[in-house]
Amino acid sequence: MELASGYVALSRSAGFVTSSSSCHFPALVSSSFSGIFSHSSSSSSVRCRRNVVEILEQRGLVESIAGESLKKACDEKPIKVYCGFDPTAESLHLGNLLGIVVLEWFQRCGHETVALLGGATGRIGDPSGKSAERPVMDEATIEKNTQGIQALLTEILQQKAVVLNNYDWWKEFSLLEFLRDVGKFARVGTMVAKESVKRRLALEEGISFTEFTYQLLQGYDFVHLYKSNGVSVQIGGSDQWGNITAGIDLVRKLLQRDDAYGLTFPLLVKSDGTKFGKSEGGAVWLSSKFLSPYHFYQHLFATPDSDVIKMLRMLTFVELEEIEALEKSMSEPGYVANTAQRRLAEEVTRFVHGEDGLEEALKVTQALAPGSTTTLDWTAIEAISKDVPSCTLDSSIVVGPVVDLCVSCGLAPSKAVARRLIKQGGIYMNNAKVDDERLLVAESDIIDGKMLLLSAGKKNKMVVRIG
Ligand SMILES: Nc1ncnc2c1ncn2[C@@H]1O[C@H](COP(=O)(O)OP(=O)(O)OP(=O)(O)O)[C@@H](O)[C@H]1O
Ligand SMILES: N[C@@H](Cc1ccc(O)cc1)C(=O)O
Repeated sequence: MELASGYVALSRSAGFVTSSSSCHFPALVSSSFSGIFSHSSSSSSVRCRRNVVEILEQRGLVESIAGESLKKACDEKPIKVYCGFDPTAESLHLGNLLGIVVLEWFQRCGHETVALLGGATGRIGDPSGKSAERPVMDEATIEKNTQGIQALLTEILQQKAVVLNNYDWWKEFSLLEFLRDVGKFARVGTMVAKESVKRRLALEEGISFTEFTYQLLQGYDFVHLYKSNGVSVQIGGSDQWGNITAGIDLVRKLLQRDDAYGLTFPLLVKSDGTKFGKSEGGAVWLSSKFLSPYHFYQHLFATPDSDVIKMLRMLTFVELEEIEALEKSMSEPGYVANTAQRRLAEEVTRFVHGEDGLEEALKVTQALAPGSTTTLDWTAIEAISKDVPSCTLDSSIVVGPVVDLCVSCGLAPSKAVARRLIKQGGIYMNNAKVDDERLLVAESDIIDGKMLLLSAGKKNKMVVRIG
C-alpha cells in the first residue's frame, strides 16, 4: 500500500474495537454544538458522543487510515472532513452512499462536513479503479450531472454539509501557476508508484498525461480546502487511497502542516463479490428520477441473509446492539423471514428518500404485493404508476364492460381471454376481484376521476389514466 511519507496506514476490520462513551470536546457541549450529544427520539438516529473513528471501525467502515493521530484529533475538537464526488452520472448510486453515510457519522459526532462536487476533476477523469481511460464528457453533461448530484447531496445530508465545487478554484488556476506552485512539489516517482497509475502502465493502452495528473488535482483540492475552509480530513472509498495520500503530502509540502488525515472505507460489494457501481449494469441509483423509492426499497429488501447484517452495519445508523440482537434472532426458531431485510430497506430508504419516500415505497409495496386487497386511493395509484405500465384512455372507453377495458388497455389479448381470466378469478380492479364477466366499469370506479388499476393474475398490472 502506498503511504504518504511519514503516515501510517492502519488497516481495520469490523467489530473489534471496544466502545468508549467519554464525552468529547466538553468545552463546546453547551454552546454551538449543543444538541449534538443527545439521543433523538428515534432509536435509528442516535446523536452520539463517541469517537467517530471508533464508531466507523466497529461498523466495518474503515479500510485504512492515513495519520496515526486521527482518532485523537477527533477527540480533541470538532474537525472538518470532506468527501469528493465526480459528476460522472446524473445520480449517485448505492456504492457512493457509503461516503455520504460516513460524512453523516462525522456530523452526528459533532464534526463539520464538506461534500465536494468534482466539476473540475470530472473534466479530467479519475484513473483509480479503472482499467481504461474515461471518456471526455461535454460541458452540458458535466453541468447536468453536477446539478443532479448537488441536489441529491443537499437533500440527503439535509443542508448540514457545506457543498462546494472544485471548478470554482480550478477555473482560475493557470497552467503556469499550477506547474510552478503545485507541480514543483510533486515527485514523478511517487506519482508513478500510485496503484491507479501502476495498474494502467502495466496495460498496453497505458495512461494519458491528463489522467496521470488527476492525483495532483485531487491532492491540491485538499490543500485548498485546508487553507480556505480548515478541512483536515478527507474520506473516500478504498480506491481513493492514492489520491488522498497525495493530498496529505501536498498539505505538508505546501503548507508545512502535518495534521491532515485520510480515511478510506471498503467498497460495498454484492453477494457475488462485484462492487455496487454503475458500469456493471443495474446501478441502484439514489435519485428518484432514475429509480423510484419503491424499486430502491425492493433492491435492499432483496439483500441475501448472508449480507444483510453487514449492510445494516455499514449503511444504517441503527445501534450495533440492536443489529446484533437481530442477527441472533435470525438463527432462532420463530424468526419471521426478511425481518432484517425489512429493517435495512426501511432505514436506507428513509435516509435517501426521506419519510415521504419511504411511505411511498411502502404504499406501493403493499398495493403491488401479489393478491393484495389494499384499498387504493389516488396517491397510491399515482405512486404505483411510476413502477408499473400505464396507458391513457378516454373515459368513454374506460366506462363500460370490464371485458372491453381489459382488451383496450392491453391487459388481455382478446375478450375471450379476458372472460376466461375473470372466470378463473384472475382479474382485479382497484385490487378488488372481478367475479362477474358482465361487470360494467362505472365513473365511480375511476379514483378521483383520474385513474384506476387493473390486474391480470398476481403480477400483471396496468394503471389506466383518464386522458
Ligand atoms: N461500491 C462502492 N462502495 C464504496 N464506495 C464506492 C463504491 N463504488 C464507488 N465508490 C466510491 O465512489 C467513487 C466514485 O465512483 P466511480 O465514478 O469511480 O465509479 P463508480 O460510480 O463505481 O462507477 P463504475 O461502476 O463505472 O466503476 C469511487 O472512487 C469510490 O471511492
Ligand atoms: N476522485 C473522486 C472524486 C473526488 C474529486 C475531487 C476531490 O478533491 C476528492 C474526490 C472519485 O472519483 O470519486
